Amino acid sequence: MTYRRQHPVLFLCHSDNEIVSEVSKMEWEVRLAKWLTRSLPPSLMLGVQVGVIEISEGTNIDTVESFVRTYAGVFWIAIVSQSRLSDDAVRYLLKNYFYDFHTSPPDFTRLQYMLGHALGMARLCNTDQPVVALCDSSEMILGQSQSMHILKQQLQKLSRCQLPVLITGESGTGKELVARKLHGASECGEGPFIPVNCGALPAQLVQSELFGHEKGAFTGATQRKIGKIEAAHNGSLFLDEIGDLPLEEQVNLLRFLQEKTIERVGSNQSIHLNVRIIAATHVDLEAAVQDGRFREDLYFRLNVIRLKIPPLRQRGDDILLLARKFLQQQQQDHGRLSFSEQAEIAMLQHRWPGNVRELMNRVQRATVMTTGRYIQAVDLEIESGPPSTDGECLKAIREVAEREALARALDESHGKVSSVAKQLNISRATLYRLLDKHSLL
Ligand SMILES: Nc1ncnc2c1ncn2[C@@H]1O[C@H](COP(=O)(O)OP(=O)(O)OP(=O)(O)O)[C@@H](O)[C@H]1O
Repeated sequence: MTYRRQHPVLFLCHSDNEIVSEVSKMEWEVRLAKWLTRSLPPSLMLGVQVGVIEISEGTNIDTVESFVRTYAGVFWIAIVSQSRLSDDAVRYLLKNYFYDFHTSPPDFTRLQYMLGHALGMARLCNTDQPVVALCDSSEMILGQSQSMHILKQQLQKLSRCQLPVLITGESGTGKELVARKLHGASECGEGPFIPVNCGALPAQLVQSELFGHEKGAFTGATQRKIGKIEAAHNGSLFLDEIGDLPLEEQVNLLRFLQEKTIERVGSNQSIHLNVRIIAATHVDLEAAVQDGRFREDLYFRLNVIRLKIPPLRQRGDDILLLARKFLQQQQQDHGRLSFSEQAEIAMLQHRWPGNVRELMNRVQRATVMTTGRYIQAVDLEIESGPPSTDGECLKAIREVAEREALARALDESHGKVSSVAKQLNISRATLYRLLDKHSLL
């Protein structure tokens, strides 16, 4: 009984009928929704692995189909009136999207058994992923530098369209965070956000992971599996490390982008999907295209709009802003700490190859390791003191100075390119090249 109470079951019923009054007595955590909006409030769907949908005379089948596809990871059970069972559209829907069905009026003891089986299967199949990957929009993109300001403006504009976006940037710069924000702010923000790490997909299972499979499609396919693309219906699919997608799968993904349909492995039935694609890479995709490791046609499809996230070392004072924020987040456990001046200088001079993730980790470690009230550079395990003057460092200093001069001039001239070019005594063409290089465009 307690086990069942821990597992919410969503019931979508027409109001004021017998089912509504009976399910409220059930020994499950019953979440009741009255029929039917395309997406329900995220709080209602949170943790739901099994759901029941009533399909009676007046139920619009297209609405049901769109709904169950939006929440494709849920194991759905239908309660269907006898008369609707002869309807081809209903039969197709039950066959393709439902775990089981029950004719109405339901026998509630039998329904309880069905729910138990469905929950067992859902838990087996979904151990590796949340059923509905809700987008955590509470996490803020921190940063006040010019480049982050521009990035936030771009995100706002992009949230109004559904075009594919390619996010580039070094590892740990915040590509996934930006993708989640983009999804959360867009029209499909209440739909699922499904992240896929293309580099971590097991080679033999890539196609089934992305496109799903039917029961019996290959040895070991004991149940139908909904793929990641289908799970992202009416939401966003985040293809992280897209450069690592094997060439054969690139063809299949391209076909999906062109036709907006997929076929599960072992089926020849096309399923039309509405999915926004956000891809990310930390490698140079153009070089991968040149080397024949990435299809050019797919590259053009994905690269409709590009967001460049600058490395942390180019964000000036944002380094300290982020470090203080991360320290503050640790404070509940470690009392009132702050950074010494020498630690702050060291952070500003460090090259941050692991970017924001590295900063977060170093601050976490320092809060544990420090012995005093002030965190020192040594607690962060980074070198302090004046920057060395080897060639690499001199180059870095030049880069930072160049970027700062550009950002300052942009600020002073309120982004007017002709004034900036005049102020810095460079041509407009050179200015555009430098703005692009420093991700200030
Ligand atoms: N501007 C930011 N403000 C607050 N937190 C940030 C910011 N940028 C990144 N982070 C945090 O840093 C961590 C790393 O970010 P994220 O995973 O989005 O990076 P990534 O570029 O996708 O990394 P990878 O290339 O390794 O997949 C996350 O915990 C994220 O929340």
